[in-house]
Formats: sequence, structure tokens, C-alpha cells
Amino acid sequence: MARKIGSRYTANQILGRGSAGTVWLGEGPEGPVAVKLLREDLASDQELVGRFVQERTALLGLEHPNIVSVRDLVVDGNDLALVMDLVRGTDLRTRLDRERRLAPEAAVAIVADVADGLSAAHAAGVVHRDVKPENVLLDMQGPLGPGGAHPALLTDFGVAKLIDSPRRTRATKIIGTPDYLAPEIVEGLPPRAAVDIYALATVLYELLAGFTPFGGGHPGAVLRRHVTETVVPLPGIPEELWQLLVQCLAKAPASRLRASELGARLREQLPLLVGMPPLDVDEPDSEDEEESGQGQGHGHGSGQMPGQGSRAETYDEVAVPAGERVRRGAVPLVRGAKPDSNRDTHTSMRVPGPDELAGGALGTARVPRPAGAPRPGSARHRASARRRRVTLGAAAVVLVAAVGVGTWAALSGDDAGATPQDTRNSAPASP
Ligand SMILES: Nc1ncnc2c1ncn2[C@@H]1O[C@H](COP(=O)(O)OP(=O)(O)OP(=O)(O)O)[C@@H](O)[C@H]1O
Repeated sequence: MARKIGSRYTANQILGRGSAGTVWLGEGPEGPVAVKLLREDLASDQELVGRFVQERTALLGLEHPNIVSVRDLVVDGNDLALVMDLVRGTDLRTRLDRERRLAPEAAVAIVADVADGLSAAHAAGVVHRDVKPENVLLDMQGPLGPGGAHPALLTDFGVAKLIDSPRRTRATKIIGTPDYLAPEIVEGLPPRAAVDIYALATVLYELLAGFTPFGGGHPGAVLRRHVTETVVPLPGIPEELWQLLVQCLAKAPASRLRASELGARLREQLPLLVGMPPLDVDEPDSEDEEESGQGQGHGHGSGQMPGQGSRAETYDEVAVPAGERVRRGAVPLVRGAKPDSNRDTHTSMRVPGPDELAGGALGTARVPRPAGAPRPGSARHRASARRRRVTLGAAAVVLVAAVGVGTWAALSGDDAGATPQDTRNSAPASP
């Protein structure tokens, strides 16, 4: 089922689908390529096509070993396609899904690669805006690096920007993937290079922990956590690595490291991480998990802002069909459209007001638990609480009994209370 893309390329086989379109294994004049064919409704958007052509120079100019280069942009009838270098391997999401958590050395090596790629992009004035594991490709044909990690390449440059056209997303809407969105974007500021650093630090946290620091539950709750909550330490993480993470997850963009510095500092840590196993962390606690856990993935946060009506009233773009299990707030890019894949996609949603972001008394902090500790509200937690109550009850009975026996002994005098044993253990009479 090969198809022609423009006059120079043929798309031969589907490699995968994302929210913006389908990626094909293709063939061009210089050999195999990956062709990202944008969705029809995006391709027929004249404004988007215009931006696509405008962005051409910036996108085509990005060349770095840790960036998937865009080789060509094709506008042909109804087709709008990005022709990219073909990476033979897998994406980081697939690896993370398989392994759940990565050993710190491999995680840091991968993130250092991406930081180097970002550094080149930022130097060229390009902000990625959608750094996440889905957009990191692992080149299985490349040489093995620290921790057995294959070279990592950042892909999908410029796609978020192309899609974020004024008509598609008015000033009051945000485009991005909620778990990785920097607080300043949530607050409505224009995205600068520091948003990529925040997103990349989120990816590093996720590789180490198996979950993102502020994700889970309704996208509204996720956005609020980015602005109001501080990241909770991961048990067993080396202190220096933790300090780097904290700095890059700073709420103030100016406090975060630059990409080049982040890459260098991560590489400095690599020798200290050799042979360290994945961190022993379980999924985070959530206060309202039982309430919202039925159809909302991890079930963190109700997403209900103070004084809000139902979720669907306010966040209609992100309403999730009842019973549909989602992770990290996957929603179609365009209202009413079904996501092309079961992967997470970009979110287009209203920017919450300052009062909503303040969060109110009911925080939704996610506190990582040491592995094995039961999650509050879970059946295991209730059973262990019951066991604790039984133990406490038993201890109380023993205590009451002991007090009773002691009182009885004191009241009855030495004759009744003292046994031969008691006499032997008592202090000798003074000489
Ligand atoms: N240059 C490439 N070489 C090889 N495979 C690729 C390339 N680019 C993307 N893919 C694969 O194609 C699939 C879809 O990628 P795509 O970028 O469309 O979506 P995504 O990043 O998973 O999701 P989203 O569009 O929501 O960001 C992924 O499985 C990815 O591994």
C-alpha cells in the first residue's frame, strides 16, 4: 500500500501514529526516510500550511547528532508531510513502558543526550515545546553508551509550534502535554527555552520514578500542581542528582539551568551512578484516589477547581468518555476528534484563572512511597489499617490488664502480689 508523497518520496509502511498524524517508513532520492504525514484536518488548514512553509528554514537548519533532522517539508495537494531521518529503534515511552523504571546511569545518559540536542536547538533560536518520552527516539544501531543506553535523539521539532496557530488555540488556550508543561505556560506566558528544560527534568524524574512529578488524574489538576506544588524527593536518589532535578523543575524559569549546562552536569554524575539499580519507589499516594480512580488512570486529583461546576462544563475540550482509561490526560488535539493512537497527545485547554491555580485547602500532593508500602485508600492499606487497629486494641487490652493486675497487687500488699520469683529479683536488703 505504498503511496507517493510529493514527487520525490514514497511512503511504504506505517511505523506508528501520533496525535498530529501518521509516521511512515519511506524512500527518498537519498535512501530510507521517515515521513510524518499530518492529519487531513491539519493539512487542510490554510493558516497552518502557511506557517509550515514559514518554519521551513528554521526546521531544515537543525543538525545535531541528538536531533532527528527534518530533511524536507512537502506540501502536495491534500498532503502535508515532514520528511525526517529514519531512526532504527524505539521511542523512550516504549522502553519506559517495558521497564517501568530505568537504572539512574541509563536514565541520566539518555537525558544528557537530549539536553545536548536541546542546547543546539536553543542556540538556533528554536524551542521544542513538547519534550516528552514519546518524542525521544533511541537509535538501536548507534553505539552503546553509559548504562547500556543507545544514543537518544529528540524528534518532532516545531510540530507543537505549527499546530499552535492563533486560530486553533486562542490566547486563552494552552497546547502541550499536561504532565510536562512548565508553570509559566500554565500561567499564560510565552514559551521560552526554559520550558524545554522543565519538561526534560520531568522526563528524567519519570525515568527514575516510573511516574511524573505532577501528573495523574484530570488535566486541570495536573496544571494546578505545576504551579502550586513542590516536587517530593525520590527515596534513594543521589543528593547531587536530586539537586539538579530540583533546580530544573524550579517554578521560576530563570532559576533553571541552560540546556548545555544541564547536559554537562548530568555527564559529570555518570561515574557515580555506575551499577546503581533502578530506584526502589512505588507509585505515589493520592488523597482522592478512590473518588476519581474509576476511570482516570492513576486517579490523582479530582481536577475540580474551587467554585467550579462539573469538569465537562469548564474543560469541555478535555472531557474523557466515561469508563475510558487514560494515562497522563490523553485528549484529542481537536475537539470531537478521536486520538489517532492510544498514546498521549497534545492538550488544548483553557488557561485556569489565578484563583483556580491557587488550589485551595485541598492539595493533591503526590508523595512517593517506598516500594511495598500500601497506598492510602487501597484494599491493602485498609487491611493494614485494620491490622493496626486490632494490634492497638490488643495492646490496649494488655495495658488495661497490666494496670489492673498492678493495682490489684498494690492494693493486696506483698503477701498476695509477691511470688518466690519476685522475692529473688528484688533488691537485697541493706546490710
Ligand atoms: N524519525 C523517525 N524514525 C523512526 N520512527 C519514528 C520517527 N518519528 C516517529 N517515529 C515513530 O512513529 C510513531 C509516531 O510518532 P509521532 O511523532 O507521530 O507520535 P508521538 O510522538 O508518539 O505522539 P504525539 O504526536 O502525540 O507527540 C512513534 O512510535 C515513533 O516511534
